[in-house]
Amino acid sequence: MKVGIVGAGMVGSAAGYAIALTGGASEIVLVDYKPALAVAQAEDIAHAVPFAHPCRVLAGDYDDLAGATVVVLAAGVPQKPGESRLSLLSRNAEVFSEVVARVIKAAPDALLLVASNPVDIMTEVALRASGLPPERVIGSGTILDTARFRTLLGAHLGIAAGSVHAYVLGEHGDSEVLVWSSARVGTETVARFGAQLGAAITDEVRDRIDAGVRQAAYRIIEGKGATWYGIGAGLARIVQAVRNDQSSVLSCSIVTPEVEGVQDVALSLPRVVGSKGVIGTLAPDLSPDEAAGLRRSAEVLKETSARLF
Ligand SMILES: NC(=O)C1=CN([C@@H]2O[C@H](COP(=O)(O)OP(=O)(O)OC[C@H]3O[C@@H](n4cnc5c(N)ncnc54)[C@H](O)[C@@H]3O)[C@@H](O)[C@H]2O)C=CC1
Ligand SMILES: CC(=O)C(=O)O
Repeated sequence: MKVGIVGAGMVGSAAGYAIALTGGASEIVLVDYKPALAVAQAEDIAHAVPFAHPCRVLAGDYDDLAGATVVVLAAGVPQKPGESRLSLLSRNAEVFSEVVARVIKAAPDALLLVASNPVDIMTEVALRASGLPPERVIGSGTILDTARFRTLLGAHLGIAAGSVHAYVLGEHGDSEVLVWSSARVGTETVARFGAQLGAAITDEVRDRIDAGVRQAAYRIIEGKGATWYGIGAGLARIVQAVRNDQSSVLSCSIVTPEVEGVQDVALSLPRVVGSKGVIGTLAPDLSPDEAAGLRRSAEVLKETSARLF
């Protein structure tokens, strides 16, 4: 399977690296408006391939995306320390107005996988600019926040993050909703599991984990200027679900007809992802507070996108 990546900066290159290491593609093409950067990233990633799965890693122009099954969109500007994701909107929407048209011209059958922030609104921008159906324009959404939630819960409970079933829904951003009410380990709620193992989920623990997830990007950007490994792996996970037609349940973003009374909004819900893109959406069972939080998140995104459309 051929995967294109537009934007060969930190996120695009981390995605390429993760896709190569996980066997997510037989060919990866990196495109950037700084061609020398794309060439250097492709060469560097290619040197990891002998340690992993066979894969050709190349730099190219838009024409070289022809035949791609998935094109990752990671072009644009990242946040500066303290800056919110939503503040990037006008600059990245301008970048997408050029990039999406060129991708669709070269690879009309590709599924678009959006990473650029604010990722939910950029998913809507890509949907409108591409003319593709919503299930084929997927934003990474809260796949990263869900991973952060599982990491912190796993560390608190003393179990593998992969054994925690818990989701972050809504905006990939400040208004996101950590769904504690259905968070589980095996057959147990995390509260019962924690109580059994002497790792109680107290209000203090919940607040610490909530802040740990919600503030993660701000903290990492303060420390190293940007985030890239987590999202690179999250993008590779979505590519794997498409490549292997896995019907995996992943929290990711597509434009959705109705969420908690808000119409036509892109945000994350648990989605079933396979070779055709998003083939199903789960209606999560939320507590009243979580449902209100999801509605607020949908409203924030709707109000922000109304500035563009
Ligand atoms: N969805 C998520 O969970 C995450 C999203 N991001 C977002 O991903 C985006 C990229 O972040 P980084 O890779 O750190 O930034 P970066 O600055 O390292 O890379 C962006 C790349 O886009 C390229 N670019 C800009 N305009 C372009 C155009 N018109 N055509 C082609 N290429 C163009 C630049 O040359 C640069 O190489 C940002 O919007 C950032 O906020 C970052 C981390 C997590
Ligand atoms: C930058 C960003 O969106 C993140 O790391 O969550």
